[in-house]
Amino acid sequence: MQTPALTVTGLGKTFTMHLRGGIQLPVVANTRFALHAGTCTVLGGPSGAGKSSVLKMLYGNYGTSAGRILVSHRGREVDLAAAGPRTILELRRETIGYVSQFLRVVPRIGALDIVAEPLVERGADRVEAARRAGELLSRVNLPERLWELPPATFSGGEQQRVNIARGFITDHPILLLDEPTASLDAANRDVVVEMIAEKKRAGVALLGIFHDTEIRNAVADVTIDVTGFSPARKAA
Ligand SMILES: Nc1ncnc2c1ncn2[C@@H]1O[C@H](COP(=O)(O)OP(=O)(O)OP(=O)(O)O)[C@@H](O)[C@H]1O
Repeated sequence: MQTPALTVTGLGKTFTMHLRGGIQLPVVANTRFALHAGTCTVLGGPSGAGKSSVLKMLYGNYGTSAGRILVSHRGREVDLAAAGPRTILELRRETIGYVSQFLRVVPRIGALDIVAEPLVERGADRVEAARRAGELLSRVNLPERLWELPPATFSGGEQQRVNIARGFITDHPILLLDEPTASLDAANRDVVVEMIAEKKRAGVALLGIFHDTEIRNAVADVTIDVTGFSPARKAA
């Protein structure tokens, strides 16, 4: 069998509330799963179960309290849980993409440039990057009259579509999706479902959080219920 794109073993997260006398808040313990090329894995479980915390650890946004996150990177396995900031940046540049819930709006930069930026940063030709960005913005039905405008004044759904176009423009072998469809209408949700299917066909290993059951059912090959990694359950 093919080596997983990413393997999580014994992963745990406990938040320490420094402003509350150092109270310890265990969120997940002994989390284990693997992500495979061409597969979309979905994190399930009720609100507060720890889905976002797991996703953020996999992108290096949150530190880990225990365990390993082995990422297949440049032909070898790198433990992201033990990696320093430079390695994490390298993993983000080449191996792990992330689509957050909200667009980080940069003042005065137009939507097309925001979408093209990840390709330009990776050395792509500006004209080609802009062409790809335009293709993706058309795909997510953002009217062309908005392309040159900074998205600060866009509606929530329009901003989210710019964010999705930006997150999908690169060819990272692993793609993390943190509720990318929360404020979309039905037609655009279908577009995103199709874009996820294309990533799968291209061999990308996806991991996502989707609160919408219909989308979850449409994209998930594997569902992992995070309550299975609850520290209380472990202690019981
Ligand atoms: N930065 C943080 N500091 C302290 N506690 C946190 C932090 N981030 C998350 N938590 C806590 O960890 C627990 C899990 O939160 P998380 O956001 O991972 O859950 P979730 O399953 O993604 O929830 P939802 O479906 O509501 O988004 C919650 O009790 C939350 O309060």
